[in-house]
Order: sequence, then structure tokens, then C-alpha cells
Amino acid sequence: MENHYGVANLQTLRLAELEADIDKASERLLSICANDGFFWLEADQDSELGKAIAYLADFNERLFDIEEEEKRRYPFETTGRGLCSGFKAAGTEPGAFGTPDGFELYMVPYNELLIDNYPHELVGPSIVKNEQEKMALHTATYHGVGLLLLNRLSQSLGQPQYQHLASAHDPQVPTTSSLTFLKYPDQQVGNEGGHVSHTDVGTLTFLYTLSPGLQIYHPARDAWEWVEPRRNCLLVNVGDSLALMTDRKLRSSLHRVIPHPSTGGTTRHSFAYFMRPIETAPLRMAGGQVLESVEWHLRKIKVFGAPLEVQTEANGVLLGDRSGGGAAAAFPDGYDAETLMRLVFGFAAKDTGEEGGRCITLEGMLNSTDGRVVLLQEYPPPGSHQSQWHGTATLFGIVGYWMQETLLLYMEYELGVIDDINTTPVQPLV
Ligand SMILES: O=C(O)CCC(=O)C(=O)O
Ligand SMILES: [Fe+2]
Repeated sequence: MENHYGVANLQTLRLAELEADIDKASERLLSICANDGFFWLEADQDSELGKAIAYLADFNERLFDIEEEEKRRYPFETTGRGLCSGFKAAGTEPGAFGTPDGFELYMVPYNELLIDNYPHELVGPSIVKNEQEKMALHTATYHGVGLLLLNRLSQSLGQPQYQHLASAHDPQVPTTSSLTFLKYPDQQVGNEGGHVSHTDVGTLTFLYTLSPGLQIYHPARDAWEWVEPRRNCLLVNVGDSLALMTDRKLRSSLHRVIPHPSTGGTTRHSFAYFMRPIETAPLRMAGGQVLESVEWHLRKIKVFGAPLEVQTEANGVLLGDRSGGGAAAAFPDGYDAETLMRLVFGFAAKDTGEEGGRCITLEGMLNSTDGRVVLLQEYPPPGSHQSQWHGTATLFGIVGYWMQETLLLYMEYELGVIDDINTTPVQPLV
């Protein structure tokens, strides 16, 4: 596979300097979260976080050594509540190229590990049950680091409306947070498998992996860039919920996983602590609507995980009577996802006369409470000096599963094959 991607140049923060708040660590944290949305967090090997990473890296390998049959007893769709527990088999959702994804995952929910008197008992393979206490201990360490980062961000953001970030992550209140273990088995180099382009739904993601494959989208360079794994460093990124809680002062960045040219035939492991708000935390959406964090979480996870027949149905909604190609709905000759992205931006850029942002909505695509799902949100206003790619990340973040069909729809609109798409003006962002 031709490797024409550069390497992302991400900044590093040391946990110890954030704890002591020296060398302007809080200010740097805010600036990184507002610009890149991704950074390295370096942990001393003998710190609590260093020990948590070492334990979970080992656990990750052992978890995926067990028979798949045992993991399949805990499908994430029906295990626990809040779609944050259990197993997803490989190849069940669209991957980075629209063909089936190349990873399996297993989620261990925060609530069952750490909330006192939580009514749902932890279920799962015996390895998970047997190591519940250790996992609880290490998850608490991760959560504590997350709270430290949120407190430092509140401090740097200053204004009163941003002082609640830590309390919206109260460690004793139910949340959709989870420890998530991923395995990309037997990666074949080429345009298949991987993990679809997306933004993370939650607050902060703490990812650890020693295998390449992860890419981050760099808006200014209009390019995907590899993340080169680093030992003893967590890759931290801002998720949608934190972007929403800070009125998008922080950036939730687009990323994906594709097979790296050096990994043909090998297995890739990664694991993450997905820190998410308490279930009842209010999140103000782009259009002004306020959703409870759990509702937002369920919507977005359903978009990632919608069953094939629902997607086929949506092809009908999105593309007239085109017979459903499912996740692998073919692009027309000569178009790939990135060409289509450019087409979308071309379209967006042409709208420079608009006041305020625009959002494209499709009614009732998901069974959501208000019957509408925002598919594309473009902001700040076209023509503004600020980046309009941020809005595009929101497009991919929310669309996830539907991304290719949406792009195809845009292209058809752009080429005049269809003459109408439903656009609804939204409040400009401040
Ligand atoms: O496996 C990876 O490196 C990234 C996984 C990821 O982005 C996710 O699970 O949200
Ligand atoms: Fe992610």
C-alpha cells in the first residue's frame, strides 16, 4: 500500500506538570484542546497511571485470548444499560472504507465497577469478573486524571459557565463511561477494514496502543496523518460532549484507523478509557436543543451501530429508491470518500453569502426523541476567518454510519442529479 500520509506532530503534556500546574501547563492544555483536540499525556511508569496502563495493556491481550464464543454471550446491544458494556464482533459495522470494519471490541462499564449500590451487577466473561476489583481501581485512577484535566480546563477557561466541568463527571453518579478494549485481527493492508472516521461521543478519551494505524484529520492541511505510538504515553482527545459543554471552544477532532503499511497480517491492540458525562448532564446541541448526555450518547452509538437492514432502509430515505448496498454502498467511479469530502467543502464554501451557520437535517432517520438528526452543521458562518472544518468534524462525528450515503447525496445534489436537500437554518454560534 502506498504510504502517502505524513505523521501528526502532537504536543506532549506531563501528568506531573499538570498536577503541580507548573510551566503554564493549564494554559497549554487549553490551547491544545482548542486547536488540535489531541495530545500526548506522559505518565511516569511508577505512577498510579503508569501502573494502570501496564495492567490494562496486559489485560487487553489476555481478554482477546479467550474464545470468541464466550465474548459473544455478552452482545453490547443487550448487555447492561446505556450501550457501554459487552462485545461487538469484527466486521459488523462499516469500517474506514465503507466495507466492514476490521475490529472487535469489549466494553467494561464504569457504573458496575465504581458506583456504590449500582443496581446492575457486572456481567461478562470470567476474566472480567475475576479482575473486577483491579479494573475498578485502575479505572478510578483514569477518572481522577480526567477530573484533573477538567479542573485545569475550567481554570484556564475562566468564565463561570465553564466551572461545572468536573461536577458533570461526579465519580459517584451514573455515567456512560467505559473501559474499552479493541482488537484489529489479522489486518490486511489495503482499502478494507479499519475503524470509520469519527469524533468520540464523550468528554475525554485516553487511548493506549503500541501499534500504528490510527490517523487524525488535520483540517488546515486537509490531510490524514498517522499517529506514531509512544510508550508510557496516553493519547488524549476531546470528545463531542466536552466540545458541547464548552460552546465548542474545545475541538473534538476527526480520527480513524486504517491498516498501516507495516502491519500486514498482524493483529493490532488498543484500549481506551472513555470518560463521559454523568447520564443527566445537559448538553446544548448546535441547534439550541438541550439533550441529557445519555440521550446524546445513545443516539450517536446507534448511528455507529445501526443494523444493516436499517441502513438499507435509510438508503431509501436518503437516495430515493436506490436498492440498498448496505454499508458498502458503492461510490461512483472516480470518487472516494476524500474526493467527496472535498465536494462537500466546495459546496459549503460556495455559500459565503449566508448569515450564520446552516444545518442539514433529515427527519426521523433515527428513532430520536424529536424525530430529527442533525447531519451537517457548518460553522462559524461561511466566509468567517475561523475554521469551517470544525463543523465538518461534527458532520462526520454525528453521521458516522451514514457518512458515505450523505456524501453521495451531496454529490448528487451538486451534480444536479437531485434538486433538493432539506436544509434548515440554525442559530449562529457565538
Ligand atoms: O483503536 C484505536 O486506535 C482508536 C479507536 C477509536 O478511535 C475509538 O474506539 O473511538
Ligand atoms: Fe475514537
